[in-house]
Amino acid sequence: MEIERVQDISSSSLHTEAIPLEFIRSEKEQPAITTFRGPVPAIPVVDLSDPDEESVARAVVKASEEWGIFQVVNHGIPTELIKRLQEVGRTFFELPSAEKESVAKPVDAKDIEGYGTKLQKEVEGKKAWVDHLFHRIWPPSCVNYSFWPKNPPEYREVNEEYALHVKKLSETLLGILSEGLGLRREALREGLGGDLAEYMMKINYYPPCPRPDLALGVPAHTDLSGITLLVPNEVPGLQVFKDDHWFDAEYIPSAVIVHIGDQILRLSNGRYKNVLHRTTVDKDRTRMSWPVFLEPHREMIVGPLPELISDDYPPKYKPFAFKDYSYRKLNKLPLD
Ligand SMILES: O=C(O)CCC(=O)C(=O)O
Ligand SMILES: [Fe+2]
Repeated sequence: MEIERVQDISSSSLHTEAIPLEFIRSEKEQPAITTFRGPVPAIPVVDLSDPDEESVARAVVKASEEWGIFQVVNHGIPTELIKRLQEVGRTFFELPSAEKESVAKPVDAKDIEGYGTKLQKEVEGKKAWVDHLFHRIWPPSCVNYSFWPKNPPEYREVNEEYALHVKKLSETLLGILSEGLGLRREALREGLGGDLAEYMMKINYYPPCPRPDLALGVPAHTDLSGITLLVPNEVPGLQVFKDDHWFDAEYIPSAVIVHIGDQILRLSNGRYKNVLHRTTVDKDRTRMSWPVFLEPHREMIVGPLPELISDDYPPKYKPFAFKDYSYRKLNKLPLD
């Protein structure tokens, strides 16, 4: 079965003003209607090179409690490596279809790895204006190179190098967040399964869209992950929901955007928020983003950390094996 890619729909609709009906969102979701245009509070930005470690830690903890999202600068991932990561990803998506299809997610696969386009229509039967590529990058025992592009040839080397950096930065942030809960530095890392936790790379490819006022890239969601570390290209599009409004995230070159996902919300028994976010698309330019999701292993059971539970602080969430949590969330089955 041939799957229709949004990239091809985009190419064939370039000279029209129209997009297929299934991409047109209801008025409750259309970005032109629902984006807040008044003055907005900026997403917190944390400079990790600040020698005042306590103030860095306070800023990370406060942002995670109040927003569930923040940007980090001077984070230790070389800007040049981020540029190479973006270059190899862009090169892959600009290859002819047949080359991309060679790493496509098999139609009958249960796992998400591979080049793909969301087939399942969402609430109200609407489609998302985005194609993607998923592949695990860490630990080495989970890596399946058959889903990594062979072209460009540097793709593998760059992604392997990026994996080491993203792991280091994630562990630093988890350490700060653990201490922010009054726990040992290792608590959240262990809560996500320690060395068995998996780093899933995703590339989102949002081609130009003739009607960015009506369509959405990724619709509103919170991430399934523990945390997500994302680098976007220079085309704006990430929107965050806060205080009842949708507003645009500022693009800061070389910054890494950190999302608190569902698993840290649950481990922290609600202290840290999982940010609700979505993406818009651009009329003329291709937006791309590279989130890495730090996720528990499928069998890992995640629930509020026992140290945080007492008579005064009863558990707010039920423990679930990550595979069951994911299944229930994706199929919109009850959770708590
Ligand atoms: O493209 C972005 O900035 C966000 C993408 C996203 O939220 C996701 O893939 O989960
Ligand atoms: Fe997301």
